[in-house]
Amino acid sequence: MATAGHEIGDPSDCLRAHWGHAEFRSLQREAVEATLQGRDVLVILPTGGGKSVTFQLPPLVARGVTIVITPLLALARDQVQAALDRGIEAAMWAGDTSDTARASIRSSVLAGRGDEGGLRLLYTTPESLRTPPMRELLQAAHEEGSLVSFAIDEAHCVSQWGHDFRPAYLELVNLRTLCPGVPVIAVTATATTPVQAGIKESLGMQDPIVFQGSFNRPNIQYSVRRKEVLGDGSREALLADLVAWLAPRAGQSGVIYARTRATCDWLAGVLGDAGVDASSYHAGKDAPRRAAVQRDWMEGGCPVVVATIAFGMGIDKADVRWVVHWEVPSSLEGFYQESGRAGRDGLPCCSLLYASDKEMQEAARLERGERRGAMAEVAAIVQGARCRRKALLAYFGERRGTCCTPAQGEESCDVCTDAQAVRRMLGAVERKLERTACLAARVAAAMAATAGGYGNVGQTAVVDPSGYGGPVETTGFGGVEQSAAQTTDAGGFGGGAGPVAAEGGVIGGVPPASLPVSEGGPAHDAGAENPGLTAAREAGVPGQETTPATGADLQTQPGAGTAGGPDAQKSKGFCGCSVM
Ligand SMILES: Nc1ncnc2c1ncn2[C@@H]1O[C@H](COP(=O)(O)OP(=O)(O)OP(=O)(O)O)[C@@H](O)[C@H]1O
Repeated sequence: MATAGHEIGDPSDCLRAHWGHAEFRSLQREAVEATLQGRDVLVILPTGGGKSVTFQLPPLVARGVTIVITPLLALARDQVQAALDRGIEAAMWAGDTSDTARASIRSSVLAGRGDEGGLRLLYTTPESLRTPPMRELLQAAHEEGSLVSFAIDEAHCVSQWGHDFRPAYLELVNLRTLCPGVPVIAVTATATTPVQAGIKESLGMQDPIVFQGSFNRPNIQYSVRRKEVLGDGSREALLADLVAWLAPRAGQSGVIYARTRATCDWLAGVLGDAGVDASSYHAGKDAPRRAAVQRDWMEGGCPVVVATIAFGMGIDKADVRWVVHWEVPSSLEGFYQESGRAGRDGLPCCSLLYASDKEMQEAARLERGERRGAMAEVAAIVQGARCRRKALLAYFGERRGTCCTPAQGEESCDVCTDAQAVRRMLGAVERKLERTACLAARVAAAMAATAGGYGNVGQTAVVDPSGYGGPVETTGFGGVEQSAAQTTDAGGFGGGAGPVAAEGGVIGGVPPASLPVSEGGPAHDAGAENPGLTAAREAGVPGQETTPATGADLQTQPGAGTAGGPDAQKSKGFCGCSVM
């Protein structure tokens, strides 16, 4: 049953009555009207751009129900509560929804279009959507004419997760045959052209109207710091740098993103010791603890959260003044989403990214499938001295001639503020990496000459043939356990096993285009973390527990970025010095 022509209320009145907003933001009204006309719609607005209104408002106007499909139950719960707080009838249907609650939802949904007190928003997950009771409800609701639209929130998950580990996302296309004529509205803050195409195809969207705002977040000041040249590069030096950066921001609300749970716990602890009030948040903590941390942060009790990517999706806190990436993010989409949690109120805010070549190389080595190449894109921004804003926008397909333009209200990135300083930093990184590579290569060559060959793990030298991230280590300088631990460890700083091991993962400044994809081979892959699964586990997606790579996994596998031969080493040519 088509929904076109069922407008009852006035969109502006609904916006005022339920949100208290006087006017629509850019593209909101257009998206609402297109949905009400029965068109499929893809909304791409930046983080904090006001996407929720685009799919929450149509059922209010048409007095029917919109089925909202979200990736996370926690996100759905928050949004249901937020909707109820705005006086919008909303409910959630999940695996643990009681029979009584389901019966109540059912009668409310089947009350039909136009019912004053009917349900307006029914939140669910792709997995719940394919269960027989839900399918039966959808069919009945469709026959009653109650369905206004299907909304796919965080729609980039369709293409990012659907093929990876949440096949239920790929079954969303079946809604088109189950409920023909009901429009689909897909919303996301990040969608490159291929991702857009993937969303449209996976959802079976028919001639969709795409409403795409600019990805630019003018109020964010972007900057990058290279770990290799912060003090002596030690963990203490990095911590001191962070603490100094935070000092003038004391009391401001902020988020520090780290890659592992252990890092979150450690960093929150040492920041506390340094007088920074910080809490750790990740999927390893139980739900009440996570809820308490989030609540405390939302209410301003504890201003700083150190978190994995489990924290943030759907959190609507307007006054986050800064976001720090303590370790390099796994993709530019991720970086954009995470840094975009700052400054939703439109006021000036900061994004600070700490990164090293070693981290990027290690992360690249774990990439597989469609994720291959994501780290090279991150590296292109981190390793370059181009306006960060311009580079980030270019990634999303927005070409602009100008760099950060303060005259138009844009915050200046570090490059636009002081390009010379950034170039000096990059030059220092390059020199340091060259020195390290020379030293590593010389030690390896010397060890090989002594023992008569390479690749004999545990006896002589261990040289990563890829030249990427596999620490050049020798017996007596730390051993393979050390290098394996570094791929998943708490700090990603090398662990300081010895003069070579401490910096051994960095073998020359790798130009962005040459950043590797996984070169470890199947044995390595089997033990390595799938970034998608890691994301799912952190995000609390049910049934996505995996066993992280362990030192033993990598240690015992040939081809795990450790053993290699002189030919492989020769072909890569670590640095300018002649060692072979
Ligand atoms: N028309 C409007 N006028 C003023 N404020 C608005 C308007 N629309 C939305 N907002 C506010 O903007 C903020 C962000 O809205 P919303 O949560 O929908 O963003 P979003 O695009 O879903 O962001 P994210 O992708 O980060 O979740 C909210 O505080 C919301 O109340």
